[in-house]
Amino acid sequence: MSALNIENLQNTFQNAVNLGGSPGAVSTSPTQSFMNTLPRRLSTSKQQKILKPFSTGDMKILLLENVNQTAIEIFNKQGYQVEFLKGSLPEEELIEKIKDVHAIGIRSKTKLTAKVLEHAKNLVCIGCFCIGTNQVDLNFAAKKGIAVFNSPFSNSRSVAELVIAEIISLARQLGDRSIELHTGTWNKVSNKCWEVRGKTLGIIGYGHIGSQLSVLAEAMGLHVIYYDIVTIMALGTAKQVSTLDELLNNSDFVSLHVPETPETKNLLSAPQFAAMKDGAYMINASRGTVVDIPSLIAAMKAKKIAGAAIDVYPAEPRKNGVGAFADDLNKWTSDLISLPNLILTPHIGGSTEEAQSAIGIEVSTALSNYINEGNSVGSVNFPEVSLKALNYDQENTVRVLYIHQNIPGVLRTVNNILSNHNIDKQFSDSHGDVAYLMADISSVDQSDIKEIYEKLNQTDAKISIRLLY
Ligand SMILES: NC(=O)C1=CN([C@@H]2O[C@H](COP(=O)(O)OP(=O)(O)OC[C@H]3O[C@@H](n4cnc5c(N)ncnc54)[C@H](O)[C@@H]3O)[C@@H](O)[C@H]2O)C=CC1
Ligand SMILES: O=C(O)C(=O)COP(=O)(O)O
Repeated sequence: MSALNIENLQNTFQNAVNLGGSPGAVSTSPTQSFMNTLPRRLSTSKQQKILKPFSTGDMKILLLENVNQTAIEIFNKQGYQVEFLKGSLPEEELIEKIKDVHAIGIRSKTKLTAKVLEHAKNLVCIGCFCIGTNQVDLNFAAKKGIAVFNSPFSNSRSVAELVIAEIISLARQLGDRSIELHTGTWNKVSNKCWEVRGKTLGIIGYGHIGSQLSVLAEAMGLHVIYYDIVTIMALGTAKQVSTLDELLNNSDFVSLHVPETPETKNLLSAPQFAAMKDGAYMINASRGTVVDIPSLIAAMKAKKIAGAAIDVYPAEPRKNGVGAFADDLNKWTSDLISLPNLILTPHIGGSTEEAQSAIGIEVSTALSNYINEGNSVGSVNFPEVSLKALNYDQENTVRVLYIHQNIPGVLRTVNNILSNHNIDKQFSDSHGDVAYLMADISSVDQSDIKEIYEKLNQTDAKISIRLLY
């Protein structure tokens, strides 16, 4: 190991230790500490130094993409160091920044690929301050022992309300009338302008957002049908249909609410637009990969589709600004902007004060719980394990957080290592190839901690270890 590496690892520890304190606590008990990947080749004296308590002030949190102030407040209360950036970062800058931090908070733009995460030597957890988690390589993160959290429904209502607004706007050609009058043209028309009452809305993906939209749409007198890959209870008088074609053949409005997956890529393409009713409308506030934009352009030029609203794009700019949209979508921009009755919004479906504030609280609380207590409930890529809050006042008690490969015999090995102590509580679960054991053990003194750590660190199945005390 080079001197440089040793120094890096020492820095890792300086920054990673001591995550004590229950969520919400401002300061850390001097007896609480935290360990991540203890370097095997450090000398004993360095290890002992590492095992000393550290301040929560050593924890580094990087927040990108204008994550809400509520999150910053919660992290500040924990005493963590918080760096906040308004935009996302290009890959090279992200790789540099992520080397150093223990937690990162992102929204939908930042791509945490295997290449980026490979450099995340200290990273314990990722917070997606949004619903979608397609921007993170979830499997790779799990295999590196990094837990990922999101906010599964705090912006669902905001998206559903935007779609309601767009349904009426498209039916009444509101966008075009507004643009015309902004440029001085009075164009009072009723031709091909409709009430939405009695029309049929087809929802693709009847999850949190799709089902919320269903309820709101029925209240305005729309008939709702939906298509989903799983059977889902219908709300109100909505009806599930068994094929995508059945939905497309029968809907006046089609709204997409599916996640980005290999199966949803180009879910609406030329054959699907052909299957839609003449003069139907399409709304996409899910992910940009779900609709093939050239096919949409062709269907709109042919007047097959009478209008569309797009909130999400195959490539989106990293930050706000004039011209950024044109750069990222230059393949289609000129075609798109010349189409009538096409509403283009800059991925604002979940962008309301209510949603962002709630997401900030929800995700920062989940991250703090995981960092301080090891509780992974709500993680999207990890076994969900929790024990009740550790009693840090109880001396000689240690919480062992052992993330490992999900292979036979590991628990026997670990429990042998812990067997000289009293195992007060234990909870273990697995998720695919990764398993997670939490155990509270008592009758442990300082020298035992070092020994326990070293023995656990030598187990073949280990992915990462933290000891909280
Ligand atoms: N525009 C924006 O600002 C926002 C966009 N979103 C996007 O909306 C998506 C949906 O969000 P939620 O409703 O919360 O997700 P959800 O997970 O609650 O629901 C998604 C539904 O889609 C279904 N589904 C999956 N693959 C499908 C397929 N191939 N065909 C038909 N149905 C399929 C699932 O079974 C599920 O019922 C998110 O994944 C995200 O990408 C979410 C929030 C804000
Ligand atoms: O919640 C989601 O999945 C969204 O698409 C919203 O993303 P945003 O937080 O606006 O980048």
